[in-house]
Amino acid sequence: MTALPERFVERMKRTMEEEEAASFFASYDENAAHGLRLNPGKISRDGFTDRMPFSLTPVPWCPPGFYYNEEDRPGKHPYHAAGVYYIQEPSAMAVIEALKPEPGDRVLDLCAAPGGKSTHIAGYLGDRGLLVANEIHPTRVKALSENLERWGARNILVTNETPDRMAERFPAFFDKIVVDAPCSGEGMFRKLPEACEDWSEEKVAHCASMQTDILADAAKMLKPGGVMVYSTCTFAEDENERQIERFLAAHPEFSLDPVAQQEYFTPGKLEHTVRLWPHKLRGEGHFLARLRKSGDTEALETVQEEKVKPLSADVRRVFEAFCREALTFTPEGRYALFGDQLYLLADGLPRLNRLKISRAGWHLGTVKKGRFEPSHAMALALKPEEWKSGVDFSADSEEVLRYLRGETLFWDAAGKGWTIVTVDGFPLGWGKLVQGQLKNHYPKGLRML
Ligand SMILES: C[S@@+](CC[C@H](N)C(=O)[O-])C[C@H]1O[C@@H](n2cnc3c(N)ncnc32)[C@H](O)[C@@H]1O
Repeated sequence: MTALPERFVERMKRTMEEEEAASFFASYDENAAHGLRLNPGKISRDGFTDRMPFSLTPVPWCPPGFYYNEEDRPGKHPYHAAGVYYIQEPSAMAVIEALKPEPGDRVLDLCAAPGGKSTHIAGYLGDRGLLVANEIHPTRVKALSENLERWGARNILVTNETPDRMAERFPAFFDKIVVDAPCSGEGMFRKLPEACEDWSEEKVAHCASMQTDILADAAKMLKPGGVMVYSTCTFAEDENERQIERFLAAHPEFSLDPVAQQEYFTPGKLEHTVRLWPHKLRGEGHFLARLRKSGDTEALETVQEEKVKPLSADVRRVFEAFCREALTFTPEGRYALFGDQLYLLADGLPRLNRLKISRAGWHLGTVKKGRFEPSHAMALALKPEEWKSGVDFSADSEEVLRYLRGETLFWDAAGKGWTIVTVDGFPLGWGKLVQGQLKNHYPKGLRML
């Protein structure tokens, strides 16, 4: 059993019925459930259950979500490197199911790293709309970018800003916002026992005050008629129901909407909010509230579009030559060159000047010395009909492991030039065929040791 902080135990006993508390504390003797969520941009639900080599059972409140057995270790499988699924705690999957993004929406994930909610949103948007994924911590934003890259998300903007700077730049801009707030993490004590050492009553109070500020900034960025989901992985009422009560009192233009799939959850102590309790479902502790801003979503356009300089004739020539060689199409839209890095910007992207950007859109590659070198992000976002030359390895082959380790592979095929390397048809990265060798372009930082 996890050694829970004494003051936490006292508070939970004070706020729960005796029988309920006994069953709540008994849940700490059980193992945490493990979950993964399929990538609808890469595989259908039926295809997924047929093809995955793991034993999977559905997470009832999340159609793309499944429980897996820990011993299957899906995080080590080549399909993980290909972004076919994302490993996510099953209760955390309820958050974006409650937000329900739709293709074409502009969605903000304000506290986004490492990207569980962002990849879930990107799956629902598909190639239409815009996901702005923001993370305040510079080291965590790197993991967020990498996870969105592996997912194959194209229409994204990844920023590394504070919520108040974001609010200045995006007034009434988003159709949907998720605030998956930094919190005291009580709901993670079973899964991450080290979280117990970090906990204190002062931390609960500090998180509550931080959440009040974050929510106030998020409210400014939502369009009238828009929807915002607030979530935490803690049990403290001050960070949950009381937080939302304070928010509603300060923001009369907001009201609570019922949370979808609520039949699987427990009502919170504020009407329409829900709790996910570890003794009542297979997952860790969570709180969810779905808030709606009054008004009409078709309102004002508040932000100027990013103005981009057309690419120089030289850059366009080398990029188009690459597309003719390696792809069946030339990506359409607004290109932007940042230094020597070429991006395709998402539609409706606002002005980016003076924002700290980690990724401005779909990173296509690097233009250097009159040549174009495609990026890992381009490979992972390509669909099977979009590349010309591909080398496929099966998931249980020695070659796939050698590719992921960064080794050069020998190849007797006659082809030459840029080629996509796939595992059972899912892109893993680039290779270059040169005189019977497959030169490895799997990024050094991602290689398996
Ligand atoms: C619960 S985690 C987010 C998890 C993420 N949504 C996911 O699903 O992978 C909360 C995030 O808020 C960030 N954060 C911490 N302090 C913050 C602040 N003052 N404003 C905004 N975000 C903050 C943390 O760095 C952390 O990445």
